Amino acid sequence: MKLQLAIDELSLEQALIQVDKLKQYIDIVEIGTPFLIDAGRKAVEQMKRKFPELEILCDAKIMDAGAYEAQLAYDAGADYVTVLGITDDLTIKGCVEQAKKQGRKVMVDMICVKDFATRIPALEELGVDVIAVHTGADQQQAGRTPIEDLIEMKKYVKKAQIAVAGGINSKTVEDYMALQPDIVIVGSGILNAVDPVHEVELVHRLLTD
Ligand SMILES: O=C([C@H](O)CO)[C@H](O)[C@H](O)COP(=O)(O)O
Repeated sequence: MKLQLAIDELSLEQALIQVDKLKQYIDIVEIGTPFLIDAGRKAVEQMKRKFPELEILCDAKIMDAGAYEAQLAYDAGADYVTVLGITDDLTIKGCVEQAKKQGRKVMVDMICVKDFATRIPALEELGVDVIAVHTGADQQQAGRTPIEDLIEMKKYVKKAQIAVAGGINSKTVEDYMALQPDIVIVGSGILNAVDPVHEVELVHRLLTD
């Protein structure tokens, strides 16, 4: 089970310092959407250059122009790019084709997708690598968590890897682990903790024990 650290609210300078402290406990660094808007593709480039041993995910949440936007992320050094599951199949196909050309991966963010039974087989047919259940920050404010969606998703995924995101922390991570996702994504639970190193250590220990 991989641990993906989602960075959403740090500056590039702060993010590089934090990843340096946390790197031994994480597998994937996510350049989160707000971080990408703030710092641009150089966040992907610098993160990859400084930490070549870690995988980098560019959370571009692509909605259109799949091949071109995925290419921008991969050219900057991203190992994964995200595309929204609710978008058109042609956009997802463009991302997958670009990923195959460059030997990289596509993660589909299922935020706001309602019909998993229909959408998941279609996404697998398109050849995506990872499908992620995601309860967004605004939905979290309304008290939602990704656990029910993860249970639902497990019924339909046959070959893609599964990721889960949305307000997970060291107190809740075991509930998700019980459902055996391939990637657990944690952002604010680690980076907003009083002691991020202690928190990431706890999550890492639980995931690897
Ligand atoms: O994708 C995310 C969100 O939409 C903001 O861009 C987060 O990176 C993801 O939800 C993980 O962060 P936490 O929910 O804080 O763990």
